[in-house]
Amino acid sequence: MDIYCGDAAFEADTVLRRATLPWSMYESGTAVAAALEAAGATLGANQRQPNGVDLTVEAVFEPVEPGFIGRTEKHVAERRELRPVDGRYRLDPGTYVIRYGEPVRIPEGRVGFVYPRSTLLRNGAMLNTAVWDAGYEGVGEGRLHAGHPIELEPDARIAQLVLARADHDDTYDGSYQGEGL
Ligand SMILES: O=c1ccn([C@H]2C[C@H](O)[C@@H](COP(=O)(O)OP(=O)(O)OP(=O)(O)O)O2)c(=O)[nH]1
Repeated sequence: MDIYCGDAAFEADTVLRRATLPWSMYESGTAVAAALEAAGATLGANQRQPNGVDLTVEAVFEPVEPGFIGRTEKHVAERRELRPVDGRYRLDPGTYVIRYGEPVRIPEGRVGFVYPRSTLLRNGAMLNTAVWDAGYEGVGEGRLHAGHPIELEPDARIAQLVLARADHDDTYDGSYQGEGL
C-alpha cells in the first residue's frame, strides 16, 4: 500500500484508522457517557475518563442473613445500610455491598464491564463485579472487599464502567431489570 505520496501524514493517519477502527472493541469515554446520560445520569466532568465513565458510591450495605442461590430460585440477603459518620463511611476490613450512584443503560450491541478505581486497589480494597448485559437498565450493585480499614465519602468515585462491542442473543430481561429507577 502506497501511503507516502501526496500528504503522507494525512494518508498514513487514514490508513491507520482504517486498520484499527474495525478492531476497536471498546467504546470511547464519550460514548459511555452518552449511554449513561440516556439512562438519566447526571455526570460530573471528573467522571469522564478516556475509556469509560467513573461510577460513584451511593450506598453501602452489610448483608445480615444468608443469601440463597438454588437451581431455579435465588434470594438476595436482607442487608443493613451503613450510615456515614462525620461525612465518611468508615469501613472495617470485611465484605460489603455497594450501590452505585448512576443509572446505567447498556445499549444493544454492547456489553458492560465495571472495574475498580485503581486508588481502591492501592488502598488494599477490591470491587468484584459481574457482566452488565445488553439491554440492562438500572442502578447496579457490586461487592466491595476491604482488606484494610478504608474511609469513603458518599458520592466518591469508586469504579469505572466501560462498554465493549458485542454480539448477543436477546437482551437482558432478568429480575434486576429496572432496579433502583
Ligand atoms: O457487577 C455487576 C454486574 C451486573 N450488574 C447488573 C447488570 C446485569 O445485567 C444485571 C444482572 O446480572 P447477572 O445476569 O449476572 O445476574 P443474575 O444473578 O444472573 O440474575 P438474573 O437471573 O436476573 O440474570 O445486574 C450489577 O448490578 N453489578
